Amino acid sequence: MNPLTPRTRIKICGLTREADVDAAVTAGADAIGFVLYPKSPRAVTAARAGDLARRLPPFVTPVLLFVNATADEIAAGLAAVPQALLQFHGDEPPEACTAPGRPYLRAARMAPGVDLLDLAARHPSAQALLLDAHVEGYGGGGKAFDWSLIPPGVPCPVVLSGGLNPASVIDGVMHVRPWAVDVSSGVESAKGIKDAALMHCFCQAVREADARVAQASAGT
Ligand SMILES: O=C(O)c1ccccc1N[C@@H]1O[C@H](COP(=O)(O)O)[C@@H](O)[C@H]1O
Repeated sequence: MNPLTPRTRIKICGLTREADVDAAVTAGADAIGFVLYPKSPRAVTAARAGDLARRLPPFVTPVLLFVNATADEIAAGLAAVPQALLQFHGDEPPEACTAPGRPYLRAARMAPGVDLLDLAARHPSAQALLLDAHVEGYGGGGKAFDWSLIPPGVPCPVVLSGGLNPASVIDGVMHVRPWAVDVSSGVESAKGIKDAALMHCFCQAVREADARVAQASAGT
């Protein structure tokens, strides 16, 4: 699925503290997610997301995660973090995802019967499909899904998510070959509390997976 580059991009999601943002960047994250979903244990306000996003250096992308937010809530997020990529993780129809006129990731809550090809067709302007496990509460559940549910030929980049951690991400990258991986629970020491050592281990594991993929490709 990622024939162009052996460098899998890394998004770390659900950051709430300055030190965690700095540690995620130091660890090598390409994107940092801020959860603007009030029911999440990782929720931040738009203003707080703005403060945290201002710490990011060039070439590290802030991502604003929404679950069934109103247009005003999305606008408030974008006013605070104008350069953000949007992540829609609820039941938003395509027109709600395109209405802000911004690049976005469309989350798919993976379970038997989910038709990813149909979802991709309904979101031709999504930058990527983000594949998460189907969990209660929409996401951030630390639960993996069955990667064999991903059909061949998804016509857009795939972000692999759902229960990844420093141990499982190597298999995930090697099996799915996603454009990027996204992690939240798997780099936390407690619900909603990121752990600098785990974020470092996660990013190192992704680089290890990339090296193995490159080695496997060279051998074929
Ligand atoms: O992080 C949350 O609290 C959250 C809440 C509601 C929807 C999505 C959420 N996070 C996203 O969930 C996936 C999987 O996270 P995990 O690694 O299994 O904990 C990830 O894409 C987060 O961006």
